[in-house]
Amino acid sequence: MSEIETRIAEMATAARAASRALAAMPTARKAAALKAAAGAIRAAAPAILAANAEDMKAAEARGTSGAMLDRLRLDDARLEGIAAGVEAVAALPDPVGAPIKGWTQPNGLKFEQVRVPLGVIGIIYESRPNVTVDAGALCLMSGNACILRGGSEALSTSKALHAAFIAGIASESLPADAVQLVDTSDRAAVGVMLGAAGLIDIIIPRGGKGLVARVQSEARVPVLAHLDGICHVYIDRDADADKAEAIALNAKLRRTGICGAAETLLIDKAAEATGARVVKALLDAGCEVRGDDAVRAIDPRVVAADDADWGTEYLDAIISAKVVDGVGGAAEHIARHGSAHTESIITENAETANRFLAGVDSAIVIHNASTQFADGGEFGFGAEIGIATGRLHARGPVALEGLTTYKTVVRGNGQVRP
Ligand SMILES: NC(=O)C1=CN([C@@H]2O[C@H](COP(=O)(O)OP(=O)(O)OC[C@H]3O[C@@H](n4cnc5c(N)ncnc54)[C@H](OP(=O)(O)O)[C@@H]3O)[C@@H](O)[C@H]2O)C=CC1
Ligand SMILES: N[C@@H](CCC(=O)OP(=O)(O)O)C(=O)O
Repeated sequence: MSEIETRIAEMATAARAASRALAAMPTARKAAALKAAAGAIRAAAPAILAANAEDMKAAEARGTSGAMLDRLRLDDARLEGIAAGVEAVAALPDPVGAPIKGWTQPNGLKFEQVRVPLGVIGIIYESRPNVTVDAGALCLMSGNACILRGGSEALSTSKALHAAFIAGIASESLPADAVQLVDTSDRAAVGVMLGAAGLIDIIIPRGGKGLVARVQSEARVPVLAHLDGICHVYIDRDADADKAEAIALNAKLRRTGICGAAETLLIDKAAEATGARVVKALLDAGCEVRGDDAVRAIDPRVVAADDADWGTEYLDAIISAKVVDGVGGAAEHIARHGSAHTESIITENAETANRFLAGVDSAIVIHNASTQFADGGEFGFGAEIGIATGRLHARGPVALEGLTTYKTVVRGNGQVRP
């Protein structure tokens, strides 16, 4: 066994023991531990911000882009948001033991399905420091132990946040092994986690194309994918032009670096005037538009899109744009090029909206609102692990319930099977 394999195996064994303790832990104890963790994060603010300044300096020296630096950066307000998020999770209903459904068979056997934790969760994520704490808090409250492998650019920040978090939970006598951090930027750790069948129950990869490729070729542990967001806004012939403009601009430009940012604008061929207005508004706002021939005819500032553009997640002020044949054409394009994350239709026609909402099989489908609502906080979940883009039990923003599975409790009074 390599050193890293040994290390991950040790971490997973300790996590398993912690997960057993957590699975049976009363809600009040978990909530108290999370409140203590929030306090410990606030108390450690100077050390956490100093660690973040180190990460930022190194990232700037490497020439990291503005959107990525923004994702990495912490300040007092963001740190307070992280601590408040932990308290918000502590106040949420405990999913463990919550009944899902119950029924009685003719022989008198009573069945009840109740939520149980997933067990030991491995999370591989990008360099957004809040994820270290959000994921730790959500896993703990849902009775799971976790092994966190964050982005290498944020390693110092993650270590400082993690140290404060576990000091907080340990002060309430919870096992520190409940939330462990892989403290190396060596990508070998990712490979070992993906192959740790039997040690880790489920892997949540949260990231883009590089991570996708590795997960697809190496994962032996079940995967709850949180992958790239090639999100679409479709402007229908019955769109309200004001809504279309406001929503498209927000979906693309509110924050270009997040996975819920729109990457492609689809324009109904019968929505020529509204489509032209939106394309011009995007260009005027400083967004590069890469269009097909029909979109290029709208404005000379539109540059030519090539085939690769339809599958590209720019995470920048760039959008691809294409004219399609109605809602059917939009659904077809999304099925071919999307990543099953989030898609929005702009229309005043309820029937067309319903065709889109039913016909597009992405984790989140939206009518007349921005794709940037793809977020656990915006869904009312308190926080999120991320947006699940796969086909397992949880899709879209994953929070407490998404981190559980269920078991069936059967109550009899002596029945035997004939
Ligand atoms: N669906 C969702 O919830 C979310 C999706 N995303 C997506 O994440 C992407 C942006 O983040 P970005 O930083 O580029 O994500 P990356 O996929 O580059 O990195 C994410 C994590 O995966 C690791 N990783 C990436 N490639 C490999 C590899 N080949 N082998 C081992 N480990 C690897 C990184 O490690 P290292 O630090 O070593 O690079 C990092 O820990 C976008 O595509 C965005 O849509 C982002 C947030 C949420
Ligand atoms: N869902 C969250 C952000 C998730 C996300 O995309 O993060 P990242 O790609 O790390 O910037 C939000 O909408 O704010």
